[in-house]
Amino acid sequence: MTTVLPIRSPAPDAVPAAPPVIRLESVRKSFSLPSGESFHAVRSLSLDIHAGDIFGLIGKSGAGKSTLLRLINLLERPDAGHVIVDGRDLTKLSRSELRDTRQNLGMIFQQFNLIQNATVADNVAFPLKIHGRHTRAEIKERVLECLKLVGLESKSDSYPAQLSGGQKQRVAIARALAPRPKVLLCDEPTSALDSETTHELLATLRDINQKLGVTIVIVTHELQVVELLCQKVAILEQGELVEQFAVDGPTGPRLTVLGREIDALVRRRAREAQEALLSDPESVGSAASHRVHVQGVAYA
Ligand SMILES: Nc1ncnc2c1ncn2[C@@H]1O[C@H](COP(=O)(O)OP(=O)(O)OP(=O)(O)O)[C@@H](O)[C@H]1O
Repeated sequence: MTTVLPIRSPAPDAVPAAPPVIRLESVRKSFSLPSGESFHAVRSLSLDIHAGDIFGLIGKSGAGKSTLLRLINLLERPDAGHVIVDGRDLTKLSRSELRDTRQNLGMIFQQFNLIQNATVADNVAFPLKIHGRHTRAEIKERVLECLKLVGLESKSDSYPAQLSGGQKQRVAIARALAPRPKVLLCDEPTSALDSETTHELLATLRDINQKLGVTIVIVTHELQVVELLCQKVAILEQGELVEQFAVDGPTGPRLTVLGREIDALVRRRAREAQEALLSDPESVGSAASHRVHVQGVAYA
């Protein structure tokens, strides 16, 4: 059966600005090349991301998107600048403080990074076990909760090799959510997935953001991911932030080609929703005309 889910909510009116859950202050990151030269992957970049946002980072290959994402949880340590998460400057924390704070920052990757010889349940339990603060019963209960969130409770005893790509990514999401993070960092989570599975996964991420209030930061090179999922987007070029705007706000004028392309997609989708509303009001119900609907959502 085809389910039709609203994936984008209208921007709430006049919500007071919350303090940023992530603040990057003049962060820089260079890498040493074999030639001995330095490559500037991120150049003095500042950015605020607010609690509850779904924030896209987009740009051409090599623009520095993944490096920027990895600076947020200090998988890459900045050469300069500050990374402030939930009011704490991560660059100033001891190793054990950083380990604790990272519980607040779940992460998923393009290639899923699951433990192949562990079951789905054991993969999801992993971050809880290494932290060592939970009883077996608590871990079992939390694993089940997280698998339910992503619609995979029936796959608890399966191994990653027995799952589809979309299912593997949902196990990775469940694992990332197990320690109850405030933020989920997503590095190209749909790049290895086909279009239909991408839509399903975006609906899952949207659901998690709405149900749990988890802030999502997503690196992607797919414009439709930004258009379908993100509330805000930052566009990177050669390690610099060249433009940012609210995807669900008013369109244009934009500074970049990517910005204009995102606007064009948003306008096209709004037009299609309007046409659908006019031709068959029942099918859209009372939903705002600019809501985006995703077809074929069926977990597991
Ligand atoms: N560990 C590293 N050592 C040397 N160079 C690196 C390292 N990590 C990234 N780079 C370089 O930094 C630049 C930015 O890389 P990054 O992966 O952040 O870009 P990206 O925008 O995510 O690109 P893509 O979309 O292709 O993944 C690239 O030129 C990359 O080769």
